[in-house]
Amino acid sequence: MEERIISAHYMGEDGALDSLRPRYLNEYIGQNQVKENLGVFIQAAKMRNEALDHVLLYGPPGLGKTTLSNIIANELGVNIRITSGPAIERPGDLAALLTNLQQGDVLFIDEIHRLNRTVEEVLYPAMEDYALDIIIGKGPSARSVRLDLPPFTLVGATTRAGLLSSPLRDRFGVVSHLDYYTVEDLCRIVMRASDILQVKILPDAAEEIAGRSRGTPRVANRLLKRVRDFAQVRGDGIISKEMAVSALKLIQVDALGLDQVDHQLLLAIIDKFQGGPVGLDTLAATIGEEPDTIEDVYEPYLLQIGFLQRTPRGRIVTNRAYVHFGRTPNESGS
Ligand SMILES: Nc1ncnc2c1ncn2[C@@H]1O[C@H](COP(=O)(O)OP(=O)(O)OP(=O)(O)O)[C@@H](O)[C@H]1O
Ligand SMILES: [Mg+2]
Repeated sequence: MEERIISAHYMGEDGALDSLRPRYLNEYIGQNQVKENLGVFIQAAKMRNEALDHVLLYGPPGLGKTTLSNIIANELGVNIRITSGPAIERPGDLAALLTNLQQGDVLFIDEIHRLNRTVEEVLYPAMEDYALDIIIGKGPSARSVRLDLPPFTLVGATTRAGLLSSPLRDRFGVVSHLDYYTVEDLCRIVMRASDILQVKILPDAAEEIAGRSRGTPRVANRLLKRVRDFAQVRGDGIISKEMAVSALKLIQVDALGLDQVDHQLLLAIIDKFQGGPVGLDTLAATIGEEPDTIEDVYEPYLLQIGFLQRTPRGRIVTNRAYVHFGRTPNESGS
């Protein structure tokens, strides 16, 4: 998969964006409901001097799950250990992580839906009873020993909550869903980031970038950085609306944040399949992509903005998408 500037997924260069990560709840923009609830739970845990209940964060990539888990640890004033589902290969790996935790610490497991079953089973008693069951010896003389763990908070993040087994899901006391950000919130995120990056941006330029960020802070920050480059090299360093528009045009991100790949996908359905329905596999073959990639990477935003619909008979392009391309839907297009 080629790298897309509007990709919500983490890319190497984003490391440089770490300075933009909010560190406390009051710096975290948007997601008000989630923020408010977490704020209360965190304060209550602190007042009782207990570990915070386990937290599951789910939602599309780039919306701030990793950021939020760091904030939880900061607000609690504890350490955070960061790992991910695929990184924990054997039960022993998880046991090592757990036994190294201190009272109240946060263990963050990203992509928690990708934990394997044997590892997951170690997690159940750890989450429920703060206990670790280990088997000593082999064969008939093997016996299970229970080790106590310090009370800790597991923060799990996933883009695919549906893939979590229900015993695991049920062990989270707090389940928070992150949703796409509004343009207003993204605008504030862009202004905040400009401040930190010490670049001058006019409010209508911030709005322009926000509107093309696909509801995703990671995309907003990345677009801001590219536009900043143009403003520095081709302009006077100040990001005006004109500067933003022309830079975004050069990097081929359209008014809704769609790039060439989105265009290719939508136009393939319009031109080759009369707007659909077309099956996922057929579509994948037509544009030369993996079905999984289409489902996980390209489609979510197109579904979200109502350009694409999933039906039992396949994908269809909506009227709205036709209008975006200045096309007229034929009678078969919905
Ligand atoms: N609420 C927010 N306010 C300001 N900036 C934010 C907010 N949420 C996220 N960001 C910015 O967006 C970037 C991406 O956030 P983060 O890495 O936490 O996303 P994520 O949900 O963990 O994504 P992934 O699913 O890919 O791991 C961060 O670098 C941060 O600067
Ligand atoms: Mg993350």
